[in-house]
Amino acid sequence: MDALTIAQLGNPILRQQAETLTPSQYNDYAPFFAELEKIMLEHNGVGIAAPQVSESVRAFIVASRPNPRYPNAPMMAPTLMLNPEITWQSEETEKDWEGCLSIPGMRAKVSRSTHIDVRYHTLDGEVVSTRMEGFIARIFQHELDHLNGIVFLDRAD
Ligand SMILES: O=C(O)C[C@@H](Cc1ccccc1)[C@H](O)SCc1ccccc1
Ligand SMILES: [Zn+2]
Repeated sequence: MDALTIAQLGNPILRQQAETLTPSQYNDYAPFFAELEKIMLEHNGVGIAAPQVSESVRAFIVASRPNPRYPNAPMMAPTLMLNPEITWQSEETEKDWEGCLSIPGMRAKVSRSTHIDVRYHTLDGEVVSTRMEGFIARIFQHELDHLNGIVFLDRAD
């Protein structure tokens, strides 16, 4: 597999509805997911979605860690989430800054639910259901938008 590149806004792939992955595909995609995490870390991302490297499948990585804009963001191991869904989201929302690897140099304030219940599959086919809040919930919502052809500027207040 040659080096992945990050699709920039204007690339139609960022506006597509990504395809659901079937469990039989999970292992075929394992090398791709390793590359996806690498390119995210190379770009100091706290998340990245497969469509951003022109692979229109329903998978992303959430990798919160303290950073200049969110110095007290929680530290979490980069987590690959397959066929992710939000099963409940709080009415309560919070506006805060976001950026996007596909829209370099832009930052905007976006309202996101402060608490969400999510469900996703892991590479070994387990189903995880958990609650997220704060910055991690924000990243999840940002990445899920990418799977539905939405970028954060569409939601900027
Ligand atoms: O394009 C992406 O999906 C990666 C995003 C992840 C993100 C989601 C929500 C809020 C901020 C970022 C970023 O480009 S990763 C770079 C970054 C990191 C911390 C704060 C702002 C931007
Ligand atoms: Zn993004």
